[in-house]
Amino acid sequence: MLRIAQLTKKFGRNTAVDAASIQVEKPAMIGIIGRSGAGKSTLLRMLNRLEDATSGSITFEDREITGLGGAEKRAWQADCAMIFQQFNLVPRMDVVSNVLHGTLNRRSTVSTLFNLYPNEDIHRAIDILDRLGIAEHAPKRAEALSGGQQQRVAIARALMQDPKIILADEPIASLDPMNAQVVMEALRRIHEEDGRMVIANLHTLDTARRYCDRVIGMRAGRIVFDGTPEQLTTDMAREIYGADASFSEEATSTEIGALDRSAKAAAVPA
Ligand SMILES: Nc1ncnc2c1ncn2[C@@H]1O[C@H](COP(=O)(O)OP(=O)(O)OP(=O)(O)O)[C@@H](O)[C@H]1O
Repeated sequence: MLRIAQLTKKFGRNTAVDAASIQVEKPAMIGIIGRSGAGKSTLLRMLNRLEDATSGSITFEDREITGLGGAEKRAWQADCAMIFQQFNLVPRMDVVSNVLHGTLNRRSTVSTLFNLYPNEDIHRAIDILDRLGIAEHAPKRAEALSGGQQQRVAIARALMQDPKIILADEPIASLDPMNAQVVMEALRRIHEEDGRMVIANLHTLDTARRYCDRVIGMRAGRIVFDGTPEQLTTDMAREIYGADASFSEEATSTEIGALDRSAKAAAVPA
């Protein structure tokens, strides 16, 4: 259903993504891992056309995406909603209005200007918030919520677009371990219950292992691993992160248990 072929992005002389090819035959939950600067964000941004590819192609359900313009491009961007590390909510606006922003691209300028939302959209927004366990916060300002709650509002806003794909760029990088878990569980449920494809850039290996069916490893713009969490050996992880033998997965972990273990290990004198 999704085919990315030889996708390349150059910024001047720097090749951020270098001939990346990925095929996805059915909706899956995919984690993209790699160190900072590996090209993960650029790949996602090309996928939803926030960034134009230098060369290569993206096809979704047999439609070429790289050449879309105008209304067709906007329709594609609604089909693949993006979630960001910093949530990108309007802080002073209430939660439900933030979620309703997800419908902006299909509303007229007048109704947008005057914040006129159809009743059915308001009910749907509250249902989605309820599903994500945060309906009671609907009237509050977004800025009054915790990071994990704000990220769930951002997920609700994405769901309001009824997207086929959810692209999440480091969705838990600003969250503490407990909130990170809640957000990853929400994304996993959306994948399992709705059959939506989720592609998430993740900076921690254990999160990718735990929640994803498939893991893609990037290094210096290239895809150097594409397989199941079971196929991702520690040696392969070292290769992806360009690390030496001292590399420890727990050091990149956000899990509460792993953090405890790593703290204990650090406390033991050598
Ligand atoms: N708009 C831009 N202009 C110039 N160079 C860019 C731009 N965006 C990204 N790059 C460069 O492209 C390369 C890949 O960056 P990218 O942000 O995709 O990596 P990443 O794996 O997502 O890293 P991080 O986890 O730090 O966000 C880096 O060398 C970066 O400096």
